[in-house]
Amino acid sequence: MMNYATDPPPQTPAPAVHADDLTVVRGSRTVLHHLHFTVPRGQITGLLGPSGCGKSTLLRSIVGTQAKVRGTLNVLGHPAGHSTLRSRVGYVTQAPSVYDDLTVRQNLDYFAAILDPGRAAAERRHQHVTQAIADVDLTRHADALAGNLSGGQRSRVSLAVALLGTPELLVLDEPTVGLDPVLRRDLWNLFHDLAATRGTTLLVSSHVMDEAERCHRLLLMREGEVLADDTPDALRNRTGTDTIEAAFLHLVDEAAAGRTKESTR
Ligand SMILES: Nc1ncnc2c1ncn2[C@@H]1O[C@H](COP(=O)(O)OP(=O)(O)OP(=O)(O)O)[C@@H](O)[C@H]1O
Repeated sequence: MMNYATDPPPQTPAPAVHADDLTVVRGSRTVLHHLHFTVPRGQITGLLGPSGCGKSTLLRSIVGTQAKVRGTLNVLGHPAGHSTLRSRVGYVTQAPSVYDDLTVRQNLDYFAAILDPGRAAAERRHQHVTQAIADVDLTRHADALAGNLSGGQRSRVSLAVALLGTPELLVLDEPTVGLDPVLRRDLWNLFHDLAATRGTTLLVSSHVMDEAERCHRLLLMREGEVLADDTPDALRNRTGTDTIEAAFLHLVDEAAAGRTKESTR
């Protein structure tokens, strides 16, 4: 018999990203092959793998800018690229997308006006812009022309733009490339702070294996395939290795041995 007095079970929110049999073709090449993985909410997931393995293609698919995506790819409970995700997902590409002839604040004012238009929102926009500039530690440079900033500072302007809408999911394509160790550390501290205090989900790609240690979870990729989807500790334990780099190499050898076995059957 139905018990109408019982509350419905609490709904667990959908994972930030869920991929099932995801395949992506670029030109005449299949770049991603039948991927299955999940990115949990509120954590930092590192997408690691060598140059050319398909990290950017996967990130572009998740934010909905990649063509020829087949299979299931859900983001915050909607198909990737769905219009309702526009303000809920922040994306920072490898090349900083800022206007060099505008100051840092003018760049952010411009993007804030697109996200939250109208005179009535002016005060709110001002607060969001000031907060985003402070988040990326550029307050002292707020009135500097973006064209006069260093490469690392310009990438932080891009990151500030992505932070403007307080996105639930932040997708960052190699955000620490070319940064000095102090800036890298500061950025990773910011990522952890966003996850801990705002519950933001971060998906961060890198080809530098030592950045793996800074992530809650890892997706290790090679040649368009996901070799592992686990925590750094579990990966080291499972492979009997001390570092993620050694774990990665172990998994590569394991996959190659598996392929050889298949082909000799
Ligand atoms: N327009 C294209 N047509 C065909 N193949 C492409 C195209 N763009 C990229 N590729 C190929 O897709 C593969 C994956 O590229 P992708 O940029 O996703 O890799 P990545 O892991 O992000 O590399 P990196 O770390 O160097 O940025 C590469 O082998 C690349 O040569």
